[in-house]
Amino acid sequence: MANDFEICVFGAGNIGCYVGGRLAGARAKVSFVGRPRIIDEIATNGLHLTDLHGAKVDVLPAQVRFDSAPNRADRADMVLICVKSAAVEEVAKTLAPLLKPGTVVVALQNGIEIAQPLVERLPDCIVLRGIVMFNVVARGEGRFHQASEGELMVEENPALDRFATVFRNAGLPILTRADMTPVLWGKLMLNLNNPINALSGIPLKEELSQRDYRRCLSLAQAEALELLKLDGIAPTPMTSVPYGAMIRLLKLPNMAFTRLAGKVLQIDPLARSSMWDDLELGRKTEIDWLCGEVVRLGEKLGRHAPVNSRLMDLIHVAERGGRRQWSGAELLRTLEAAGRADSD
Ligand SMILES: NC(=O)C1=CN([C@@H]2O[C@H](COP(=O)(O)OP(=O)(O)OC[C@H]3O[C@@H](n4cnc5c(N)ncnc54)[C@H](OP(=O)(O)O)[C@@H]3O)[C@@H](O)[C@H]2O)C=CC1
Ligand SMILES: CC(C)(CO)C(=O)C(=O)O
Repeated sequence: MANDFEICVFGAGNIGCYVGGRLAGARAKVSFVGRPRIIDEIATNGLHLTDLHGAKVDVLPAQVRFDSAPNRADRADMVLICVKSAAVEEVAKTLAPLLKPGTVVVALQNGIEIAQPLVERLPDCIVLRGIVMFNVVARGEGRFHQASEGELMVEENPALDRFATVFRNAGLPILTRADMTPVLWGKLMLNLNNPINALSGIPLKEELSQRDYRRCLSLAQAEALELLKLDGIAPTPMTSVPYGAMIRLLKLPNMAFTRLAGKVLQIDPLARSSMWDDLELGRKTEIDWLCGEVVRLGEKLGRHAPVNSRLMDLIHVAERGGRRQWSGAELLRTLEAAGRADSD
């Protein structure tokens, strides 16, 4: 039986098309708000969704509604915000006059304070913070592939109950947590690899298979973890390994790392971070919401975060057109030098 609610995906990109398409495949009524280029792509091809466990969901163009105008959100019972962080403020403004009171709005961005504009501008809605733990790769012609393990995790709220079955049937069960702060920081710790992956220019699996890139990630995570400890936050691990141990594991030689933390490498060989996607398409990245959060936490605590500051600088240079491919050894040298310069 079809459900009596409508879910609007606002921002039909990698995450939006994958999550919304899987929901449509489970017979949810789904509408998408997206750019004309993606609307054309889906109108021509439909949606074809796959995951690393062999799931295959095909959605015909007629099964969903795609729009470039935001108005369709006015009849939604749930809105999944799937735009990049930089667009959230604008989307909050757009949605404010449109949404019905009581609409459940789930912010799925990477970052910490990202849902704040939605909370402020949508006071009659139920705004919940969420994370997507898995990676999605766009393969063109309406094909989107879930390329790594993981779930959706959303702030606990009884308003989610109505939607739980359809997410479960779609193969995307929502895990809930009462306190999202450690969860958001846990995801951000993982996302500290986004700039490293984007600067490496190579897929995630290949990058994480190289010790020097892993040592870069270990430096960035260790810096963040120390600040979080000072602030009394224990970031929720996104794998079975807590971050303290992960920071040590990342530094191990390749063979030992593969033996002890091989699960981390269970990623599709073509998957790359969403920050690589942004640089590739010449868009502004989410660096200010990732490493930037670590730097701001440091400022709040009267501390420096030289490794994360350096990663921010390198990504800003790449955004301004100075993009180049960094080897693991080069990147490690520059991050270690930033750390040393700060302690001198
Ligand atoms: N990709 C991934 O694997 C993962 C991503 N995430 C997070 O999920 C969030 C979404 O990422 P992702 O799906 O990769 O992003 P994408 O850039 O692929 O998708 C966002 C889409 O929304 C569009 N958009 C922006 N503003 C509007 C608007 N006002 N109206 C209509 N469409 C709009 C964008 O178009 P345009 O580019 O033209 O602005 C783009 O097509 C990010 O915060 C990301 O960090 C989390 C886990 C994994
Ligand atoms: C899933 C993960 C960690 C993959 O890098 C991601 O969040 C991203 O690409 O933004």
